[in-house]
Amino acid sequence: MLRVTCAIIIHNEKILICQRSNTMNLPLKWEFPGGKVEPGEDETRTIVREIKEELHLDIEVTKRLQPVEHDYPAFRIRLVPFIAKMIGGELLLEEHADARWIAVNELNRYDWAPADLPIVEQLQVER
Ligand SMILES: Nc1nc2c([nH]c(=O)n2[C@@H]2O[C@H](COP(=O)(O)OP(=O)(O)OP(=O)(O)O)[C@@H](O)[C@H]2O)c(=O)[nH]1
Repeated sequence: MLRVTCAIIIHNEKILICQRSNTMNLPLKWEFPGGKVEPGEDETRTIVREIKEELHLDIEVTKRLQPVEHDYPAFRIRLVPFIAKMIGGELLLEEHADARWIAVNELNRYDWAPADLPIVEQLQVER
């Protein structure tokens, strides 16, 4: 099972969402940015590292949400979401096609990676 972390980054009451590029798998799907946990790596460490590498942002994790397990045709994923706040850096996209700061009530307008849908639902219930 592929272990992946993702971050719901909050800044000025908006959430950062990212669109996968057309060269990534799940092309052009929207996701919460993050990436794979490396062997022996702590998940919190993973998410901080991935956000810096992919977006040039510094984050501080404030909460870990319930992990989601999802079966894609070719692999199974365990996606661990973290709520985080932006504490520094300037957004620069290294891999993604697009990124937007949106309000919680706009989450529904996007074509999400299937594994993210339970997280999107959870966020709408909580806020
Ligand atoms: N980062 C991220 N990956 C997700 C999400 N939802 C989801 O299904 N995935 C899947 O999880 C896997 C992790 O991919 P990734 O490409 O972001 O990871 P990475 O940066 O460590 O990969 P790489 O270094 O091999 O490029 C991909 O298969 C991706 O499609 C999500 O919200 N965020």
